[in-house]
Amino acid sequence: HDRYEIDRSELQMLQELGAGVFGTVKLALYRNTQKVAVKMMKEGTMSEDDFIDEAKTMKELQHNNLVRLFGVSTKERPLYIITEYMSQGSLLTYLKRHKRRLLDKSTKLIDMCHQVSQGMAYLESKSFIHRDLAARNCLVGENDVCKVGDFGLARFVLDDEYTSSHGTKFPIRWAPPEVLSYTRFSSKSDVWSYGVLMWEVFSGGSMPYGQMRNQDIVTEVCQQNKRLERPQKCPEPVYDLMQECWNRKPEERPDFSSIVKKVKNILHATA
Ligand SMILES: COc1cc2c(cc1NS(C)(=O)=O)=CC1=C(NCc3c(C)cccc3C)N=NC=21
Repeated sequence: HDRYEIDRSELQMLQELGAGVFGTVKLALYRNTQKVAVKMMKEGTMSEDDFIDEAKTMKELQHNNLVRLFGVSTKERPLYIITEYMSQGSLLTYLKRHKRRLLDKSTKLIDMCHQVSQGMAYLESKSFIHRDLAARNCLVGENDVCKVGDFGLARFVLDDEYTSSHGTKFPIRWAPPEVLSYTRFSSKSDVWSYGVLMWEVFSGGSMPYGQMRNQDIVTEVCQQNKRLERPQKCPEPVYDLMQECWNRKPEERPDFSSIVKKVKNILHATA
């Protein structure tokens, strides 16, 4: 790895930020000055080439609403992927922490959805499918900037409890019928997930479909064509857009480039 290879002696590891399937994320100081986030790959969760592939992918995909790759450390184990530091953590924790204040500020919530849609429109333009878009996989930084993170990681997980749509850990609440039935991922399946992310944003980070069991959700969504209800504080135009994202026919869902425009129009109509 070229200019992205970082020598560990230049990193001073600080507190743990979070731990996921793939490993632990820690705050670190780079060259005693710059705050960065370091993901240390847990051995055996994925193949190392695939983990390094994530870094290669992050190198190519650069947009203000995508978490930026800072560097990698591949000469020792465990492997490190280093990104920019997002001071307010995941969008999900942010929504839960600010629920009360936020639910009266629909302009702020629509703006966060707008930022995520711009990051996703960029991925769509690069024909890159995220596969696991959800509030937990977005991050919030200074001035409430919102960025999509962990893109494309879902492909590499060795634990097929994650990858198979019948796996116990598969994120079925964010998946459309064609993914639940035939694991057919596309940018239009990302659009479905984006609709659920909008629902999360306007529900203060609630769990979609609440305490329902996964199997009942799959039956309701695929066979009875049922959908999530409008969150209490969600403006009608926003809920209309969510429902467009949940069209059972992928080709009838809007693409992200038109979602960016639709959300922008709602933002200007409500601001
Ligand atoms: C402040 O709190 C946090 C801050 C961050 C954070 C989690 C928290 N806390 S929490 C769990 O939400 O409560 C994860 C990151 C991150 N990058 C993650 C990343 C790396 C390192 C490698 C490849 C892909 C990605 C997305 N940049 N800043 C933060």
